[in-house]
Amino acid sequence: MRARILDGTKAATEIKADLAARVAVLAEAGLRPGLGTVLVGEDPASQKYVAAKHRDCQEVGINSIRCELPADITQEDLEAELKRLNEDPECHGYIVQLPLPAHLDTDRVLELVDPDKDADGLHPINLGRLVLNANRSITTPLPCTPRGVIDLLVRNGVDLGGKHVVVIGRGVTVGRPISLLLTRRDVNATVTLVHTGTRDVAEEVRRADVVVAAAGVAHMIRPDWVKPGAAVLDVGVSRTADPVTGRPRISGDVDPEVAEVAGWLSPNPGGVGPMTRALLLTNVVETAERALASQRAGAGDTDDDAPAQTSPNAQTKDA
Ligand SMILES: Nc1nc(=O)c2c([nH]1)NC[C@@H]1CN(c3ccc(C(=O)N[C@@H](CCC(=O)O)C(=O)O)cc3)C=[N+]21
Repeated sequence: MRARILDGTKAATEIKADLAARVAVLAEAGLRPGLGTVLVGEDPASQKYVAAKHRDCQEVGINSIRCELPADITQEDLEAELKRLNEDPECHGYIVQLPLPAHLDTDRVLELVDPDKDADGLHPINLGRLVLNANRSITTPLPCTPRGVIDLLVRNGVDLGGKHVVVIGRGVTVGRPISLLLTRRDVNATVTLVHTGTRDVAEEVRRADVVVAAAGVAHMIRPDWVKPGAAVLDVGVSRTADPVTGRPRISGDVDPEVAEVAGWLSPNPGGVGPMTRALLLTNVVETAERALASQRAGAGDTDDDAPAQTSPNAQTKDA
């Protein structure tokens, strides 16, 4: 058997087309959503990622606000830059591209982002709301990669209700938040979160209907670890050398041979990466839609034309 492909590039194209239509509606109301990016230093990978985000913005009609700052910027000057973005009415959401140079206090910087402008959905307040399930009453940004993984499955008709999902990696951007999203009532999966302290990772993975590999260890998921027919999502990114040419390349967490066993497989690249970017844009458009709804409510209008949110951001009746 050969796994069917969970094509993230195709799904991201569909999401961007939907967003472009929503941006056009906002434009008629005189509102242009804006995404800010804060890039410190000249790391080539970060430069490439940020450039891709701005290309996405252009495709969808979102205004790009670029802040490029020197690698030796002081904590104080970087904080002033964030304050400016927090106050800029044209900026509906922004990200601080990670990693930051070692002399900067990353946690402190990330806490300074206005939680309402947190396009990554990784601010402590928003992660706290995710834990508390408070975002069923207060709509807030959700983490992009976890949302992208779930959306990619849903779009391909892979149902998660009652399924056993094994998440590999307890990182703050993927493993931990996706476990919270997957166990919400609107998704209803059962989650095992494995990590470097797990006694037998292979044995846990063998029981999975869905595997979310976010360890950052090249090709660690072997074909004999995967239950035949399982869906496997390759989130990991490692830089390795091509065994033949020696050229640097990007490898995922999943051994290519897994395609012979799995029922569904997200490629890397072309899987979760483009979805992360599409959900970043989604967070910004949703923030702009909320801004418009509250403007109208403030003007004595009702806000019952506020957009309905789709799963996994859907509002649940209970926790
Ligand atoms: N504040 C912050 N937010 C992030 O979301 C964030 C970050 N910092 N720092 C770095 C990581 C990495 N990341 C990627 C997103 C998309 C692709 C992506 O679209 N990749 C393409 C291929 C890109 C290529 O050609 O290398 C793909 O998978 O098909 C990759 C990597 C977001 N990150």
